[in-house]
Amino acid sequence: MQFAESYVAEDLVLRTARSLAEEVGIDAVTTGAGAALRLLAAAGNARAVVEIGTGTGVSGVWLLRGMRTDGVLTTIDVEVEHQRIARRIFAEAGFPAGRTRIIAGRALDVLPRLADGAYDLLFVDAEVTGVSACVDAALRLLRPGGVLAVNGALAGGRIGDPAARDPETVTLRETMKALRESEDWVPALLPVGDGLLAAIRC
Ligand SMILES: C[S@@+](CC[C@H](N)C(=O)[O-])C[C@H]1O[C@@H](n2cnc3c(N)ncnc32)[C@H](O)[C@@H]1O
Repeated sequence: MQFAESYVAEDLVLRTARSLAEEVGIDAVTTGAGAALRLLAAAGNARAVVEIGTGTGVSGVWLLRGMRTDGVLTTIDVEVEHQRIARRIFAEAGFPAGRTRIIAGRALDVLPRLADGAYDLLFVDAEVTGVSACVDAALRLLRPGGVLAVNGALAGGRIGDPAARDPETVTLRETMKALRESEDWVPALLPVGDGLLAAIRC
């Protein structure tokens, strides 16, 4: 709903990051999803956050604004050019370089290098094919009570359509079903943006 999406407004830095995302051809999180990420980070008093899919920094700024002021956002992306823009956006948003750890690489190559149980929140916003492996990694990386968030969980509205059998939708559907049935997670699907799956690690 448009009102919910724009209930919390974006400032100039976020609008700039968003227009740069359009220029490089990627979808940033919507304003509503960004506000929900900030809320999740603030609710968990998050100090250590992992983001998969830096993009131009829209979601990163929202997360940093919800985290503790001494918190560090570890953000991963395969595209160095996207991260170059995000680095500039984080600085423009007033975050010193020490608040971010920007790692270039494929998520599934980088995640094994991160410490077990050391993170308060893990946000996934990259290619859908890797989402199941990212959820597996989240179980290892998050502390008990930590939060997993996955963007795009409604798959453009296809998730609830049984006739939609394209590989991305099927992968998302199976991953979400496994999460719902697992005793390791307490999940909820938030209808902001293209769907934000949020789950607490038990
Ligand atoms: C939808 S954009 C992220 C947008 C960003 N979260 C935001 O809201 O500003 C997806 C990003 O994931 C990156 N990406 C795609 N596959 C990846 C992978 N396997 N590992 C890491 N990053 C990946 C892309 O380069 C792109 O920058």
